[in-house]
Amino acid sequence: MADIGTADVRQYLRGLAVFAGELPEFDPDAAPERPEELFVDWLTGAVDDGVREPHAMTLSTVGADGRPSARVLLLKNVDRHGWQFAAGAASPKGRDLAANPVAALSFHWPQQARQVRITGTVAPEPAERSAADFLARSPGARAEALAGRQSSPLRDVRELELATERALERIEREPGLVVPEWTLYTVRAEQVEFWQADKQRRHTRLRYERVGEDWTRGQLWP
Ligand SMILES: Cc1cc2nc3c(=O)[nH]c(=O)nc-3n(C[C@H](O)[C@H](O)[C@H](O)COP(=O)(O)O)c2cc1C
Repeated sequence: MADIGTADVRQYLRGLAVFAGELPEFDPDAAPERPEELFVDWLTGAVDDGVREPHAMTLSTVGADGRPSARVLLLKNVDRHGWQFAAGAASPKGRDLAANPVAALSFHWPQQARQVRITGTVAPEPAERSAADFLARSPGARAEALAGRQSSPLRDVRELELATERALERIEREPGLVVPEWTLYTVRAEQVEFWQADKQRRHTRLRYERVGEDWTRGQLWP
Protein backbone atom coordinates (compact mmCIF):
# COMPACT_ATOMS: atom_id res chain seq x y z
CA MET A 1 0.00 0.00 0.00
CA ALA A 2 1.32 3.45 -0.88
CA ASP A 3 2.40 5.51 2.11
CA ILE A 4 1.31 9.07 1.38
CA GLY A 5 0.89 12.02 3.69
CA THR A 6 -2.26 14.13 3.31
CA ALA A 7 -0.16 16.88 1.70
CA ASP A 8 0.60 14.52 -1.24
CA VAL A 9 -2.91 13.26 -1.87
CA ARG A 10 -3.63 15.64 -4.74
CA GLN A 11 -0.50 14.51 -6.55
CA TYR A 12 -1.24 10.87 -5.77
CA LEU A 13 -4.79 11.14 -7.17
CA ARG A 14 -3.52 12.86 -10.30
CA GLY A 15 -1.25 9.88 -10.92
CA LEU A 16 -4.05 7.29 -10.80
CA ALA A 17 -5.15 5.74 -14.08
CA VAL A 18 -8.57 6.53 -15.50
CA PHE A 19 -10.35 4.86 -18.43
CA ALA A 20 -7.46 2.39 -18.63
CA GLY A 21 -7.45 -0.75 -20.74
CA GLU A 22 -9.49 -1.53 -23.79
CA LEU A 23 -12.87 0.20 -23.92
CA PRO A 24 -15.93 -1.24 -25.66
CA GLU A 25 -17.60 0.30 -28.67
CA PHE A 26 -20.88 2.15 -28.20
CA ASP A 27 -22.83 3.19 -31.27
CA PRO A 28 -25.76 5.35 -30.12
CA ASP A 29 -27.36 5.14 -33.58
CA ALA A 30 -27.74 1.40 -33.10
CA ALA A 31 -29.30 1.74 -29.62
CA PRO A 32 -32.65 0.00 -29.00
CA GLU A 33 -35.91 1.92 -28.61
CA ARG A 34 -36.25 1.24 -24.91
CA PRO A 35 -33.62 2.02 -22.24
CA GLU A 36 -34.14 -1.16 -20.21
CA GLU A 37 -33.03 -3.18 -23.24
CA LEU A 38 -29.76 -1.27 -23.53
CA PHE A 39 -29.35 -1.42 -19.75
CA VAL A 40 -29.56 -5.24 -19.69
CA ASP A 41 -27.11 -5.35 -22.60
CA TRP A 42 -24.59 -3.21 -20.67
CA LEU A 43 -25.22 -5.08 -17.41
CA THR A 44 -24.51 -8.47 -18.97
CA GLY A 45 -21.45 -6.96 -20.67
CA ALA A 46 -20.21 -5.88 -17.22
CA VAL A 47 -20.80 -9.41 -15.90
CA ASP A 48 -18.91 -10.91 -18.85
CA ASP A 49 -15.97 -8.57 -18.17
CA GLY A 50 -15.81 -9.68 -14.54
CA VAL A 51 -17.08 -6.49 -12.86
CA ARG A 52 -17.65 -7.33 -9.21
CA GLU A 53 -21.20 -6.71 -8.00
CA PRO A 54 -22.27 -5.20 -11.32
CA HIS A 55 -25.82 -4.98 -9.94
CA ALA A 56 -24.72 -2.61 -7.16
CA MET A 57 -25.95 0.93 -7.69
CA THR A 58 -26.02 4.21 -5.83
CA LEU A 59 -29.52 5.21 -4.75
CA SER A 60 -29.90 8.93 -4.09
CA THR A 61 -32.92 10.21 -2.22
CA VAL A 62 -34.11 13.53 -0.82
CA GLY A 63 -35.27 13.88 2.78
CA ALA A 64 -38.25 15.82 4.11
CA ASP A 65 -35.75 18.59 4.93
CA GLY A 66 -34.67 18.80 1.27
CA ARG A 67 -31.24 17.29 1.92
CA PRO A 68 -29.85 14.64 -0.43
CA SER A 69 -28.56 11.28 0.75
CA ALA A 70 -26.90 8.46 -1.18
CA ARG A 71 -26.00 4.83 -0.50
CA VAL A 72 -25.26 1.63 -2.42
CA LEU A 73 -28.02 -0.95 -2.96
CA LEU A 74 -28.50 -4.04 -5.07
CA LEU A 75 -30.70 -3.99 -8.13
CA LYS A 76 -33.46 -6.61 -7.80
CA ASN A 77 -35.00 -6.49 -11.25
CA VAL A 78 -35.47 -4.35 -14.31
CA ASP A 79 -38.21 -4.55 -16.92
CA ARG A 80 -40.43 -2.18 -18.88
CA HIS A 81 -42.05 -1.05 -15.59
CA GLY A 82 -38.78 0.12 -14.09
CA TRP A 83 -35.76 -0.60 -11.90
CA GLN A 84 -36.39 -2.37 -8.57
CA PHE A 85 -34.63 -2.41 -5.22
CA ALA A 86 -35.65 -3.58 -1.76
CA ALA A 87 -35.19 -1.89 1.59
CA GLY A 88 -36.83 -1.31 4.96
CA ALA A 89 -39.55 1.34 4.84
CA ALA A 90 -38.52 2.54 8.32
CA SER A 91 -34.86 3.06 7.33
CA PRO A 92 -33.65 6.60 6.54
CA LYS A 93 -33.96 5.92 2.79
CA GLY A 94 -37.47 4.50 3.30
CA ARG A 95 -38.44 7.63 5.21
CA ASP A 96 -36.92 9.83 2.47
CA LEU A 97 -38.97 7.96 -0.15
CA ALA A 98 -42.17 8.36 1.89
CA ALA A 99 -41.55 12.13 2.07
CA ASN A 100 -40.28 12.55 -1.50
CA PRO A 101 -41.10 9.61 -3.79
CA VAL A 102 -38.34 10.40 -6.29
CA ALA A 103 -34.85 8.99 -6.70
CA ALA A 104 -31.71 8.84 -8.80
CA LEU A 105 -29.86 5.57 -9.46
CA SER A 106 -26.32 5.43 -10.77
CA PHE A 107 -24.28 2.48 -11.96
CA HIS A 108 -20.55 2.55 -12.67
CA TRP A 109 -18.80 -0.29 -14.47
CA PRO A 110 -15.10 0.68 -14.39
CA GLN A 111 -13.81 -2.14 -16.60
CA GLN A 112 -15.77 -0.65 -19.49
CA ALA A 113 -15.62 2.98 -18.31
CA ARG A 114 -19.40 3.07 -18.44
CA GLN A 115 -21.96 4.83 -16.34
CA VAL A 116 -25.77 4.69 -16.32
CA ARG A 117 -27.80 7.43 -14.64
CA ILE A 118 -31.50 7.06 -13.97
CA THR A 119 -34.00 9.48 -12.44
CA GLY A 120 -37.67 8.96 -11.82
CA THR A 121 -40.52 8.50 -9.40
CA VAL A 122 -40.56 5.69 -6.85
CA ALA A 123 -43.50 3.56 -5.74
CA PRO A 124 -43.71 0.62 -3.33
CA GLU A 125 -44.85 -2.66 -4.83
CA PRO A 126 -47.89 -4.46 -3.35
CA ALA A 127 -47.26 -6.30 -0.06
CA GLU A 128 -47.24 -9.78 -1.62
CA ARG A 129 -44.37 -8.86 -3.99
CA SER A 130 -42.36 -7.35 -1.15
CA ALA A 131 -43.04 -10.51 0.89
CA ALA A 132 -41.83 -12.73 -1.96
CA ASP A 133 -38.61 -10.68 -2.18
CA PHE A 134 -38.15 -10.97 1.58
CA LEU A 135 -38.63 -14.74 1.59
CA ALA A 136 -36.08 -15.13 -1.22
CA ARG A 137 -33.38 -13.60 1.01
CA SER A 138 -30.88 -15.70 2.95
CA PRO A 139 -31.73 -16.44 6.61
CA GLY A 140 -28.96 -14.03 7.70
CA ALA A 141 -30.32 -11.23 5.53
CA ARG A 142 -33.87 -11.90 6.82
CA ALA A 143 -32.60 -11.86 10.41
CA GLU A 144 -30.90 -8.52 9.84
CA ALA A 145 -34.16 -7.02 8.57
CA LEU A 146 -36.14 -8.60 11.40
CA ALA A 147 -33.78 -7.19 14.02
CA GLY A 148 -34.62 -3.79 12.50
CA ARG A 149 -33.34 -0.41 13.72
CA GLN A 150 -31.19 0.02 10.59
CA SER A 151 -28.95 3.08 10.76
CA SER A 152 -29.82 3.98 14.36
CA PRO A 153 -26.79 4.38 16.67
CA LEU A 154 -25.30 1.09 17.90
CA ARG A 155 -24.25 1.62 21.51
CA ASP A 156 -23.43 -1.95 22.42
CA VAL A 157 -22.37 -4.63 19.91
CA ARG A 158 -23.72 -7.32 22.27
CA GLU A 159 -27.20 -5.88 21.78
CA LEU A 160 -26.85 -6.44 18.02
CA GLU A 161 -25.51 -9.97 18.50
CA LEU A 162 -28.41 -10.84 20.80
CA ALA A 163 -31.02 -9.30 18.48
CA THR A 164 -29.57 -11.16 15.45
CA GLU A 165 -29.45 -14.45 17.37
CA ARG A 166 -33.07 -14.06 18.46
CA ALA A 167 -34.12 -13.07 14.95
CA LEU A 168 -32.38 -16.15 13.47
CA GLU A 169 -34.09 -18.43 15.99
CA ARG A 170 -37.45 -16.90 15.15
CA ILE A 171 -36.85 -17.35 11.42
CA GLU A 172 -35.99 -21.00 11.99
CA ARG A 173 -39.21 -21.49 13.99
CA GLU A 174 -41.35 -19.49 11.53
CA PRO A 175 -39.81 -19.88 8.04
CA GLY A 176 -42.77 -18.07 6.42
CA LEU A 177 -42.31 -14.99 8.61
CA VAL A 178 -42.27 -11.70 6.71
CA VAL A 179 -41.15 -8.34 8.09
CA PRO A 180 -44.00 -6.02 7.07
CA GLU A 181 -41.76 -2.99 6.62
CA TRP A 182 -39.59 -4.81 4.05
CA THR A 183 -40.50 -3.14 0.77
CA LEU A 184 -39.81 -3.74 -2.87
CA TYR A 185 -39.68 -0.36 -4.62
CA THR A 186 -39.90 0.37 -8.34
CA VAL A 187 -38.27 3.39 -9.92
CA ARG A 188 -40.38 4.44 -12.89
CA ALA A 189 -37.65 6.09 -14.90
CA GLU A 190 -38.22 9.47 -16.53
CA GLN A 191 -34.67 9.84 -17.84
CA VAL A 192 -31.99 7.22 -18.44
CA GLU A 193 -28.55 8.23 -19.58
CA PHE A 194 -25.89 5.87 -20.95
CA TRP A 195 -22.36 7.25 -20.71
CA GLN A 196 -19.39 5.67 -22.43
CA ALA A 197 -15.93 7.08 -21.77
CA ASP A 198 -13.46 7.79 -24.53
CA LYS A 199 -9.75 8.00 -23.82
CA GLN A 200 -9.58 11.29 -25.77
CA ARG A 201 -12.46 12.59 -23.59
CA ARG A 202 -14.91 12.57 -26.48
CA HIS A 203 -17.29 10.64 -24.33
CA THR A 204 -20.52 9.33 -25.84
CA ARG A 205 -23.72 10.14 -23.95
CA LEU A 206 -27.14 8.92 -24.94
CA ARG A 207 -30.16 10.09 -22.97
CA TYR A 208 -33.59 8.51 -23.14
CA GLU A 209 -36.58 10.60 -22.05
CA ARG A 210 -39.98 9.19 -21.26
CA VAL A 211 -42.98 10.28 -23.32
CA GLY A 212 -45.94 8.42 -21.81
CA GLU A 213 -45.13 4.73 -22.24
CA ASP A 214 -42.62 5.42 -25.02
CA TRP A 215 -39.17 6.98 -25.16
CA THR A 216 -37.31 9.52 -27.22
CA ARG A 217 -33.52 9.56 -27.24
CA GLY A 218 -30.71 11.89 -28.16
CA GLN A 219 -27.03 12.50 -27.58
CA LEU A 220 -25.56 14.98 -25.11
CA TRP A 221 -22.37 17.01 -25.23
CA PRO A 222 -19.67 15.25 -23.27
C1 LIG B 1 -22.82 -3.72 -2.37
C2 LIG B 1 -23.85 -3.26 -1.36
C3 LIG B 1 -25.15 -3.71 -1.48
C4 LIG B 1 -26.14 -3.28 -0.59
N1 LIG B 1 -27.44 -3.68 -0.80
C5 LIG B 1 -28.43 -3.19 -0.01
C6 LIG B 1 -29.80 -3.49 -0.31
O1 LIG B 1 -30.13 -4.16 -1.31
N2 LIG B 1 -30.76 -2.99 0.53
C7 LIG B 1 -30.43 -2.21 1.61
O2 LIG B 1 -31.37 -1.78 2.33
N3 LIG B 1 -29.16 -1.89 1.90
C8 LIG B 1 -28.13 -2.35 1.12
N4 LIG B 1 -26.81 -2.01 1.38
C9 LIG B 1 -26.53 -1.16 2.57
C10 LIG B 1 -26.83 0.32 2.23
O3 LIG B 1 -25.77 0.87 1.47
C11 LIG B 1 -27.02 1.20 3.49
O4 LIG B 1 -25.88 1.13 4.31
C12 LIG B 1 -28.22 0.81 4.35
O5 LIG B 1 -29.31 0.39 3.54
C13 LIG B 1 -28.67 1.99 5.24
O6 LIG B 1 -29.02 3.10 4.42
P1 LIG B 1 -29.90 4.34 4.95
O7 LIG B 1 -29.39 4.68 6.32
O8 LIG B 1 -29.64 5.43 3.96
O9 LIG B 1 -31.34 3.91 4.99
C14 LIG B 1 -25.79 -2.42 0.50
C15 LIG B 1 -24.47 -1.97 0.61
C16 LIG B 1 -23.51 -2.38 -0.30
C17 LIG B 1 -22.09 -1.83 -0.18
